[in-house]
Amino acid sequence: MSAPHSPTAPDWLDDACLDALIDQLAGQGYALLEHQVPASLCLALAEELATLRRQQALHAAGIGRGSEHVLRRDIRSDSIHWLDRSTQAQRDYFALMEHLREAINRALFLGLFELEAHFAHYPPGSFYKPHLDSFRGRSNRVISSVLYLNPEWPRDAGGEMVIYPSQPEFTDAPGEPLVLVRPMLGTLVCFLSETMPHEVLPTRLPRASIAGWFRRNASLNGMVDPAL
Ligand SMILES: O=C(O)CCC(=O)C(=O)O
Ligand SMILES: [Fe+2]
Repeated sequence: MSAPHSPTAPDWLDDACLDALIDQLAGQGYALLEHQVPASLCLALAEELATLRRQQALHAAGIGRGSEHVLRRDIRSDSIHWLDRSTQAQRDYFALMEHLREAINRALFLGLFELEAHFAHYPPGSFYKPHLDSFRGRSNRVISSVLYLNPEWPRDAGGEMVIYPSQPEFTDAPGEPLVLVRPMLGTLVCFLSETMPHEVLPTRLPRASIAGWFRRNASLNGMVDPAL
């Protein structure tokens, strides 16, 4: 059993930390938080992902949404499982991200509406080539986030996430990296979904994470756009 964790504990994502996140997001298009998400929660989520793998409850990730969804193992080779709030750890993750959503909306008026999130497992040798998470006018993902769940990550393990400078139009050559993020337990990275190209470099070790997207409400005629 992991130690109890409560996402409302005052020393997690406190005001100073949220202010720093918002400054980074507004100033450079991405924000990096280290050691702010409780390790006990990350370990519980990591354990859950390991169980889902054993139960063969992960499926190969594709690209594109809806009818345009296709498997492209040459572009991304991870396996995923969408979170459904069915466990306490997932509900704690959503509570923590809700805290973030409210703070971002208060400061940046982005009108973030809800979060969709999936576990991701990158087996050794897997990667995700440079991409944008959302195309302007085609999707309503506004802020991307990734929470990493790997207790050990040796320097030579690869698997870093590379973020490139903001680009209004995506090209295959996104330029010089802005930052390389090691997928260490508890590291949380956020960036603008529509303009920041990013990639996952080939990993040498199994790599665990939760990718989440804050969406803008794209409701039409009173019908709320479904998350999936
Ligand atoms: O796992 C990561 O570091 C990034 C994953 C990603 O870019 C995605 O799922 O869209
Ligand atoms: Fe992405």
